[in-house]
Amino acid sequence: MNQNTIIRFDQVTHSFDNTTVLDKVSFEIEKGKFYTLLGPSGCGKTTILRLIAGFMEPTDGKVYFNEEIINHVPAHKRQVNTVFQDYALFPHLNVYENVAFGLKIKKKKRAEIDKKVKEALAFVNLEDYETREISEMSGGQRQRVAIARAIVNEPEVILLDEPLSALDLKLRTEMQYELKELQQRLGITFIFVTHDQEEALAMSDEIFVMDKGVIQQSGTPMDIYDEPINRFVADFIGESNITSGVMVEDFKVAFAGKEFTCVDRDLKTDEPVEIVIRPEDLAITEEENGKLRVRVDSQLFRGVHYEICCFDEYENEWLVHSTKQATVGERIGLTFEPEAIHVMRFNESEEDFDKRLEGYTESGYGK
Ligand SMILES: Nc1ncnc2c1ncn2[C@@H]1O[C@H](COP(=O)(O)OP(=O)(O)OP(=O)(O)O)[C@@H](O)[C@H]1O
Repeated sequence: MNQNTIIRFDQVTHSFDNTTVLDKVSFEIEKGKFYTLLGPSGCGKTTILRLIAGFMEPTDGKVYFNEEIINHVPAHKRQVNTVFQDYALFPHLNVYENVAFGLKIKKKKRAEIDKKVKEALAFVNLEDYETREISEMSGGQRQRVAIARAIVNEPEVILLDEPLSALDLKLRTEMQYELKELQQRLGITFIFVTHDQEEALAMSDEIFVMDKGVIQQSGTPMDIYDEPINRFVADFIGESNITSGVMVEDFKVAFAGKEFTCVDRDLKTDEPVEIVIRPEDLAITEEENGKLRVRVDSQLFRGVHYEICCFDEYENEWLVHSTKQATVGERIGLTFEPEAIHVMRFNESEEDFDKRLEGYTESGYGK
């Protein structure tokens, strides 16, 4: 266990009516970092938050807080506060009263409440809004009230369950910056839930990518983007070209009817693998100079780049992000570096995957 660990899940399983929604999940959360649980609807993200908050107990396994088992500790005794998707503010109370509510329940002295509420509102830049009604606040402002209400209790961890999903795109992006900056200023642990991969990449120190009640991969946004462990993660995080291949020998892999130099080794000869190449790692060249020869099928202008959809002679689709324009129907070549080929084994555990990549880095190959 790491010295900075504040929350730890050890083989935590949770079932509703004999349906397992979390399956032997283990992870560690360190103090002061911004974590994101990312995954499709129903994968178990909110269940993890509820187990941390103490709204329910796991069916099996252990939940630790500062290395003490807290499976049976009730929610109000945990150093954790939650910001809900709909903020759960009290519409009949004004801003000040909403933020003060928890402290009043705890029977704190009036002067102490006043000092803490004012500090919390100042922290989220709402010091001039004390007497405003909630109905008179915008979506972004309500969000900040909800955060002030969480931080006024001085928790060690704040849980945020899709708190930006009700906001329009522009405000959402602004709030992403704001939340990240707030977390850094507060220096406390944030655990944020989203199914939006761009949001997760932009905000997090660490991401846990989840599917079907299991953490598929955990790591920094760059690690996960650059080295997805499997097809699910590659597909979920960013846009990817994913195709089947076969390992020929160390540093050589076959796909799309050809052999290519790669940086991967220590796989079995003739092992079936999956290949990922990111669209921005494919460069356009003359057809005869291409490692892949393709026909341009369609093209979209995306502002910073063109998104070009191509097909090779085996009808594999290749998506290219390029600042160069192509012509629909034209035949072009695609090139890429050996490092751009990500070789993924079927059913490789995160531990084995990390060990394999570490080996490449140590020997000078890979990242
Ligand atoms: N109280 C409950 N009773 C029965 N099943 C439940 C209950 N709460 C959640 N589930 C089921 O558990 C699974 C995981 O739910 P959870 O809310 O953790 O998913 P999620 O990843 O947060 O999804 P979303 O992004 O849609 O909120 C889902 O299949 C859900 O239907």
